[in-house]
Amino acid sequence: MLSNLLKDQDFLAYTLANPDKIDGCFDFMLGTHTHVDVLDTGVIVFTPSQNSTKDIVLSSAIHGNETAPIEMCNQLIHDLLSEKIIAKQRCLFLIGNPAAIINQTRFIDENMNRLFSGAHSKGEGLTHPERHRAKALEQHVADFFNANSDHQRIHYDLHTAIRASKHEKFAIYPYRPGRAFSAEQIMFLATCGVDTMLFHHEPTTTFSYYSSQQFQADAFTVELGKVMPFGQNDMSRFTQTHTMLEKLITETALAPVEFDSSKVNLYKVSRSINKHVEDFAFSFAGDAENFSAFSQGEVLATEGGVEIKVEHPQEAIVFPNANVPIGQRTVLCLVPAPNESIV
Ligand SMILES: O=C(O)CCC(=O)N[C@@H](CCC(=O)O)C(=O)O
Ligand SMILES: [Zn+2]
Repeated sequence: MLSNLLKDQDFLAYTLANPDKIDGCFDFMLGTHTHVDVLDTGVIVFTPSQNSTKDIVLSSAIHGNETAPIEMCNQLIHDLLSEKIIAKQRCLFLIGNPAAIINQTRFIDENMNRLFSGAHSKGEGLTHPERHRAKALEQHVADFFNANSDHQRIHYDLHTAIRASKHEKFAIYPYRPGRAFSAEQIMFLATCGVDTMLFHHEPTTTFSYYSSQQFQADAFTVELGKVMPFGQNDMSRFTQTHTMLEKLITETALAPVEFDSSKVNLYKVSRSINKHVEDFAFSFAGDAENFSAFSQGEVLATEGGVEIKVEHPQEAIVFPNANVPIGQRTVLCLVPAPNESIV
């Protein structure tokens, strides 16, 4: 198995050939500069021999059909394995849901990005494979971050959105009570082309919130464009992100970029509208783009005969999806965020 991986340097192909598990973990050296650990299916760590300062998690395929981030991470892994680039920072790559990649769907049994921070074991408990995988991914992240207490911890959980967006690339900044939002991170993501930030103000069961809350990581859900099948992504739209992530991994330090609010669009999540009744339906057009804005009093949705209206002078919507189980989020509503604590 090691020989296959070293010959092809295609970690995605190796993962999809072993979607449920690999026969034991293994490790090897790249020259004398990098130690590589393959810990599980879709789980690979690069540790530089020299001292490093950052522990970086790049996860993709938490949703199996969001292919562009998978291709981008696989290219970075390929370039590391072939020694075209050399890691100066420790990094963990996670290909989240290999079975859903093969199935070409967002998930098989349950949306994995609602199963973190222990949600995998609540309710029906550890039943289907996605619940087990979410638990295993939590453990891999814990082991990775717990190895160093003095490194900067970073987690970019890479996704693509189901629908088109007025801001093509954006990130969700999980709730971090007691910690200011990081200007350095917001500007780094802006240099990645991710120029729009959504500040969350309540706990969630997403992967990025798990890393943020449990390990005080600088963690984000990063949306890189609209979901496309393999082979249909215009990878030129991801060049800037790819280049900056490569620099993050391969440089000892990045030149800081001064915070400039004119270079970014900042939104606060004003509320998450959850589904309570099976007849939940949106009132706006089915093809409305993410960040479409509506005025106070306009009806956003109806359920059980009740109208859900815009509460603020304006609210923009993101991730509308009526086709979710009862109790889950149907849409996030956004308002401008001029007063966040950004340091
Ligand atoms: O486009 C959509 O409707 C969903 C895209 C997606 O997968 N988004 C993440 C956001 C997670 C977060 O709020 O941090 C998700 O829904 O899991
Ligand atoms: Zn996603």
